[in-house]
Amino acid sequence: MTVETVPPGSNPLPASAGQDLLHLLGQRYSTSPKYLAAPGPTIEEWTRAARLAERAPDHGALRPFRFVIVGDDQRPALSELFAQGALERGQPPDDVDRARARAFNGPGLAALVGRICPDVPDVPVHEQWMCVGAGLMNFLNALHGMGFAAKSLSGLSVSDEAIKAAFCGADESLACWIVAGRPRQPAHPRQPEPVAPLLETWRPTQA
Ligand SMILES: Cc1cc2nc3c(=O)[nH]c(=O)nc-3n(C[C@H](O)[C@H](O)[C@H](O)COP(=O)(O)O)c2cc1C
Repeated sequence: MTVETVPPGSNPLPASAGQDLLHLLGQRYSTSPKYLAAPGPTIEEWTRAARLAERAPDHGALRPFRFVIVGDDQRPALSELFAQGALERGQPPDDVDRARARAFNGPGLAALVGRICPDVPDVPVHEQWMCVGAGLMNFLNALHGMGFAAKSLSGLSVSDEAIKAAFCGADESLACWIVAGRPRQPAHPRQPEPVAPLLETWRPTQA
């Protein structure tokens, strides 16, 4: 499989490619599972997205995340875990059924697992979580670039002990699920906020 690497000092892309990329990135919107159609990403496409997630800024080269793909054959086992969790939380039968069905959401399903180490010198926990978030962003953008729509989802399942045990090792957290598939309809662009609170120029106060 081709992995995008650019030799130091070289820039093989035409200038317009950067503009096209910026345009593409500006068109990414999350899409709920009900608006996702098959097929989901192939294992090669998931892998390509994970490789791009690795380009997230990573202080200390800790790579504090990994992805776990849930294949179609594994959905029934996941749905039982979802249902069991809902039962143990005392949720009513309708909610248990909804929890069971949730494991079949989205033509493609991945889990994002965070591995945050509390005592790394110079790399506090919040910096490691920032890397996880940046990895997620690159992963979503990569899927978008391949023509998929996607959404990150959490809910009660990510803190369910049995589900965490099924996906995470010691010292890992289940950060979120990522559903992906072909968009059934164009995304609804949200109106951008006025730019002022988002970006301003610092003015030091005069002494
Ligand atoms: C870690 C994480 C978990 C999320 N969990 C949920 C969720 O359970 N339900 C939900 O509706 N949105 C959830 N979201 C928000 C959506 O993924 C999405 O970002 C939001 O709908 C805004 O859409 P946008 O990405 O197009 O701006 C989560 C986002 C993140 C980063």
